[in-house]
Amino acid sequence: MAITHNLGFPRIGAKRELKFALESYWKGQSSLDALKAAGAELRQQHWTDQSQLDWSPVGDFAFYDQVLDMSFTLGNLPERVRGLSGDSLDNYFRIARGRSAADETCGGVQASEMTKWFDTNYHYIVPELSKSTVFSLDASRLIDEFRQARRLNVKAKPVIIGPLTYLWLGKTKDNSDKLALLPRLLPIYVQLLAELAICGAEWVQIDEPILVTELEPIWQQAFVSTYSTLNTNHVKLLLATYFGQLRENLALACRLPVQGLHVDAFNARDEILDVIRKLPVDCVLSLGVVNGRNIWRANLAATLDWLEPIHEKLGNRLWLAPSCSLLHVPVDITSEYKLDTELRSWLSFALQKLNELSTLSAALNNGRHFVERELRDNQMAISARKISTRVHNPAVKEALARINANMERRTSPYSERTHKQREQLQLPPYPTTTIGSFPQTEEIRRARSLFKQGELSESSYNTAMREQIAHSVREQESLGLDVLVHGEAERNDMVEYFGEQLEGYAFSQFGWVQSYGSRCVKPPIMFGDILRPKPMTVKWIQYAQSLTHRPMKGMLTGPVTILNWSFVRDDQPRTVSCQQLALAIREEVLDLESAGIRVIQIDEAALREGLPLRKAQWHEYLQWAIGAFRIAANGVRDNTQIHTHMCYSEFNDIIASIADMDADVITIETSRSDMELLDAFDHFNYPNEIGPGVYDIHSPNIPTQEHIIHLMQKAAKRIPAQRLWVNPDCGLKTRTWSEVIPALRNMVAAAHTLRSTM
Ligand SMILES: CN1c2c(nc(N)[nH]c2=O)NC[C@@H]1CNc1ccc(C(=O)N[C@@H](CCC(=O)N[C@@H](CCC(=O)N[C@@H](CCC(=O)O)C(=O)O)C(=O)O)C(=O)O)cc1
Ligand SMILES: N[C@@H](CCS)C(=O)O
Ligand SMILES: [Zn+2]
Repeated sequence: MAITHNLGFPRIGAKRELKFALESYWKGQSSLDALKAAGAELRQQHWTDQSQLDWSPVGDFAFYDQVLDMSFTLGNLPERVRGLSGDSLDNYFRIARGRSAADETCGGVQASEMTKWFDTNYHYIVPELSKSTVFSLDASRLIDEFRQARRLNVKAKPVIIGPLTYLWLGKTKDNSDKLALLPRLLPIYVQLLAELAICGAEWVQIDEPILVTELEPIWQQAFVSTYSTLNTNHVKLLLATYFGQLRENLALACRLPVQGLHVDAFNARDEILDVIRKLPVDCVLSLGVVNGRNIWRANLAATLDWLEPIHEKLGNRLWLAPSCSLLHVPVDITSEYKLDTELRSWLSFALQKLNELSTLSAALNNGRHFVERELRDNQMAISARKISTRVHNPAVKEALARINANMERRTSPYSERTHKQREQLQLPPYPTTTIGSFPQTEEIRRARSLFKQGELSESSYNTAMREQIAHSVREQESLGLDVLVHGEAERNDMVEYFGEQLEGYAFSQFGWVQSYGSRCVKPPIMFGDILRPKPMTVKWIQYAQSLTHRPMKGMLTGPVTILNWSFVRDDQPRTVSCQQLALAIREEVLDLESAGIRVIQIDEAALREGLPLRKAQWHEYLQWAIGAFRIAANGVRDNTQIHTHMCYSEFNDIIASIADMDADVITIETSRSDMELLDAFDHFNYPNEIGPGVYDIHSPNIPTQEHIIHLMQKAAKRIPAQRLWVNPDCGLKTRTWSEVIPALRNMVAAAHTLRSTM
């Protein structure tokens, strides 16, 4: 009997119920009890949704983030929030979101750092560690949720983050050795497992995804000692790895003293026979056979061809699951009634992936004839997609074949271009600018929502958006910014917006995926060859430019970021998809230039997060990713200034590739690291211009002029002042105008002071 289970379910809710409950509580419009009740209701719904499985996850629900939940379970809270008033959930939100000094209950509290979860577009709250960190168990959340599941007769499998992955994800400010904390951490895990056992847990899923990364020997050794300590017979442990191949960690993972091992059989299928050979004969093997990271329907017949002999060999020891938690896919394709039926038949969201698992297990346990109809249906959809003319466009393939090295090169080097650009733009030293978006107010979103529902005409919507653009231009002029932006009011999202306008892309109505906290994205679905039927941004930027004499930045998302934040094709290499996107963006860049736009920003916020988890594969990725950016950006004349922007980045290890992009200006996130990230640019002698972000846009706190000057002076010690720009860390779409105006006022004033001291 093959057993089915799930590693984690999307917690935001099919209609983003959690988002609305959270935001209502944060705005003071509903009570904590109401929020907790909404959480309980969602958990119940999600267990109902998974009721066909043999085991369902518990503890995968989080009000903000599962890593922050684990920090609470382990009693690892930053000192600055200890002893503050209110419910522990309030403290949890303080760490996640920070609190401005105006908050009467606690004064200002700085949020913890947030960074991306492995190579996904999900962001977690980074555990803060130091050599004096102590841990203490608070199992209450897990136990309460486990009891809730048991009351509902759910066969519940608690899910926790393993101790080594937890430490690996954490950051030490004092540069101390994180592994030195292990002896203090392990007793807490032992206690936690014991408490879960007392409550009746039979299996606990313990996630150690770092096993798919290159680990130093000391971390590999720590796995052996850690799992010997955790192997206490309290509960059975299912060690879960995902997001890639185990490679050199395969033998290690197979010999750890656990009762079950989950491996990503979608991305590491060719390793599975080796895993079976190496795994002890009494150990459960959970195969992640359905891709938890993408939305294509699984090829069930092909999967069964491969699985049947394995099932014959393993029998009851074989478990089936998605490759990873389903956190990274939307909930239900059947809600997408606006997608045509053909396209819909190619897709599988979380609920459909669970159905696929059930069909696979039924076929293994009872024979394929038992699920004949499901298998036939599946085969028809798979075959139709393979030969569909909607997928393949000969014109795009021809354009791809015409790509040549010249398309990637600017006419002159930066040292020559810069003079032409300075002459054309006439900017002061320390020019000020912003990253692109201004607040996406409720008014803007409501207008778009009404437009999409057909309750607002296209011309009224366009007028409303133009008014917003005009408003943001007026504000920027009165603040005295030097290079203006149109504010991106018309964009739902910096990637989805482009997906909506490109042929070869489909977009969903409810395909929300959590990005962080209550914030979600709806990744567009790349299903066919990419073509730009008409200009996508030109009329908005032209309109914005018509309102001001100052330079208006054209604002685009780059090919690598569009690719990395989309659901991409699985029937051609990512490189090919990326080149198709690059050609589309290149056409847009050239159209903006022809329309008289002198500065064009091409955001590559996700360039770094697309890096493979293993360093050995970085070079290959960077080669094609940077190549795609260069195709998109470098067709312009010397006097057109190309900007790029990146956030959530560490630059040391990819600085040569960043320089190779050859953007005239790069704006980056640096303020949270006190400009230390600039060291990479300094050591490398980065030749072009840089705008190191001077304030953290994720926080409502208003930066002072003094603080900005202090940061820029630090920057000027590393980069010559003539090549520095002054700007925030990232776009301002999540902030309010009441936060943006004083912050930018201080930023502009700081730039004036800096100029006067040159
Ligand atoms: C820079 N970041 C981005 C990432 N990935 C992207 N694809 N895009 C990014 O910008 N990854 C890394 C970071 C993550 N950061 C963020 C920041 C902010 C958000 C965010 O604010 N998301 C919004 C949803 C945005 C959106 O698509 N909005 C739509 C739909 C609005 C809507 O829900 N309308 C309601 C009605 C509302 C009303 O007032 O009546 C409806 O239609 O029902 C739009 O603007 O049209 C969020 O709210 O979560 C995400 C990632
Ligand atoms: N231009 C985008 C970049 C975000 S990374 C914005 O300002 O929101
Ligand atoms: Zn950004």
